[in-house]
Amino acid sequence: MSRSETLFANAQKHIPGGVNSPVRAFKSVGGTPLFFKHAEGAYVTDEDDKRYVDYVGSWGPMILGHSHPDVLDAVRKQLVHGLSYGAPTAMETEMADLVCSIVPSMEMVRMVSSGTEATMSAIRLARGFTGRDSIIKFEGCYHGHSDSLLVKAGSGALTQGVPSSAGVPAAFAKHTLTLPFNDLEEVEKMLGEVGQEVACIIVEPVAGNMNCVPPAPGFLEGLRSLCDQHGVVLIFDEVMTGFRVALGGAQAHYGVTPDLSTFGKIIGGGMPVGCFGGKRKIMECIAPLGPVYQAGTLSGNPLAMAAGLTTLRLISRPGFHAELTDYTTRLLDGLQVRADAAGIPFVTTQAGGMFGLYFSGADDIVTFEDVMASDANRFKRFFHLMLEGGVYLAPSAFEAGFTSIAHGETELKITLDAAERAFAALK
Ligand SMILES: Cc1ncc(COP(=O)(O)O)c(C=O)c1O
Ligand SMILES: NCC(=O)CCC(=O)O
Repeated sequence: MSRSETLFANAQKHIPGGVNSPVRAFKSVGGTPLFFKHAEGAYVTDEDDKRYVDYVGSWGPMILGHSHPDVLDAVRKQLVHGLSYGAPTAMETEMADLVCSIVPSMEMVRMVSSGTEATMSAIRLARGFTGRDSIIKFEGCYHGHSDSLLVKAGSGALTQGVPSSAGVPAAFAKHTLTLPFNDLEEVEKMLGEVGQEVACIIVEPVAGNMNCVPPAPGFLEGLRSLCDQHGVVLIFDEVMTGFRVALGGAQAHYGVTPDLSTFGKIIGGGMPVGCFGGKRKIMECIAPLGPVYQAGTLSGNPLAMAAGLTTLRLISRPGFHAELTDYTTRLLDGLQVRADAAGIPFVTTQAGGMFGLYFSGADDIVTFEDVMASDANRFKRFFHLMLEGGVYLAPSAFEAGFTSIAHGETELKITLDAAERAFAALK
């Protein structure tokens, strides 16, 4: 038995499924989850001392690559001053100021400890602000695991085949209206019927939890104008896209301004962080200023602020995102050429430093149905062949891939060589 196999067997005794988050289980691809003990730059090392080029990046945060020395130094420097105070710190203001300067739609910011908390709080705020109960989300989009948002959700929920979770009271779920992603007509129809009851539309501006589906031209713009028309709060869930598809996130990349945004992952540089924010007049409804309650013992945690601030500063250098995007494009072009040469139907999607891989003969991937029509079984075989070749992809056909600035020529070659062998073996 490998060490990962032994560790996984032991883990299952006291941890449900042996994992602390379902996406880590290899349930849909089969086999044993790898247990990691080290990560540096573009690589993760497992307990059996095998090194992999990593395209998961802790599910998004590690845009600088793992263990960036400046980020580790910042955390070390803070460490000697204490782990948490439960009182304000100067760094929290620095973080709020920096986020507002990078993302102009953010006029006020509240820090939390996860993406789930960010989206959960943002929809409560939208409900408190509008006095309306219903929310609109899109099928296959994942916004964390709060009750209202686990209806027709993506990510692990979709991977495990239970997109609507047990344990969510029907009385909650009935307020979540779910529509097809990239279908503006359906949104228009729904708002025409019940617009007065809808507090917010929450959307992943690039859907990254059903593989990777960029917005169709006009979709985000259309949501913006429909929200204006019906007095609905537009929330961009940028937990995944924020600071990744462009420094200013998807809202900068696509030029559409939401009322509220949620961030996570990169903003914590690998520590547990999220935030939500946006228009001042909405954010002023939050306690202690207003009547919408929201709180957190560890919110704005000093170690997390140190890691997050350092990460945001490093990725703010001119050219960073162009470089990240360029690597990603070269990776996808290289994969396409090799799949074509092997005669494997294959298509990719990209938004800056995030990407999708599909075993599909479709020209493009635009809808949830396009995603579901791709060959998940073929992905499963590809996933394991890539592992053998030293490349770690997300263990699901329904997750976006992530590159980091530490990925360079060497990693590109390892990945494309592994893919060439994998495509040949798939024939
Ligand atoms: C778009 C999006 N929103 C929200 C979340 C929830 O974040 P977290 O896992 O930090 O709770 C995630 C990922 O998990 C996500 O991808
Ligand atoms: N796309 C999947 C995630 O971003 C979340 C990771 C997790 O739930 O562990």
